[in-house]
Amino acid sequence: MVPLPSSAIAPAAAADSIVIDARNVTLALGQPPARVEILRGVDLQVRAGETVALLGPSGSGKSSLMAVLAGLERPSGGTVAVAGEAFERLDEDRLARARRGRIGLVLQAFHLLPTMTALENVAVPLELAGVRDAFARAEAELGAVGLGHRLGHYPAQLSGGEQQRVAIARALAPRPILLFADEPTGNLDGRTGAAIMDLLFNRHRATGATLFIITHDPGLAARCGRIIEFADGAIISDRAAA
Ligand SMILES: Nc1ncnc2c1ncn2[C@@H]1O[C@H](COP(=O)(O)OP(=O)(O)OP(=O)(O)O)[C@@H](O)[C@H]1O
Repeated sequence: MVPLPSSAIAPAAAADSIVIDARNVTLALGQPPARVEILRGVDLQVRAGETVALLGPSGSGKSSLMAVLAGLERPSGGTVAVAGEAFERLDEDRLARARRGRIGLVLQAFHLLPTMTALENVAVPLELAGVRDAFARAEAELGAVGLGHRLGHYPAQLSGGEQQRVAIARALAPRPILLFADEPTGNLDGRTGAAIMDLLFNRHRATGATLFIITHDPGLAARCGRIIEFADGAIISDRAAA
């Protein structure tokens, strides 16, 4: 494979800049009569370095909003820009390139590749993004999440909490400016979940990445600087945490 130049990895966004700029975003999926209005005119601006919790009932559209903001789903209407890059102007290839290195994702199910070791799970996407020192960087990132002694383990040989640590290392290794986490502790027991959240906030402080977390946990939301409540496809409140 021909490595891409390392400029394929986006630089960190300047402090104080708008990282997420969503305007009047709508999303409707399915065909009539089963068509569902999932997002109903969402306006949202998030600044670099913010920590945002998105709370809301099951089915209110939180994951769908995240998918649109992360460029994984095209909205039916409205616009989304991340770090000034307007998604609607990009074809699929350019959108994938814009996401790569800029946006990290941590999901409830860890989505590690079972045939790759922890180290390979982190290093291979970096290699694909053209990072020259992919394995060294992956090793450092796994060390930072406390897994320096598990590099050669396969996902099946790791606990749930350890697998989530690998997923966090994988998401942060490209040094994204924006990290989305969709119920990242949903599959973990309380104590492990709390340790994973400590880790996410520590890594946020270390890297300056903007953190956008979907959660059902008000305690976790209270750790974020900003709490957005969502219901029926729309923002119903948006406030600084107490
Ligand atoms: N591809 C699709 N086609 C039709 N409807 C969909 C599709 N994907 C999601 N939905 C519907 O959109 C609504 C919002 O789903 P979404 O997963 O975004 O909610 P959520 O708030 O993240 O829920 P949860 O907290 O349970 O994960 C749900 O009613 C869901 O059934």
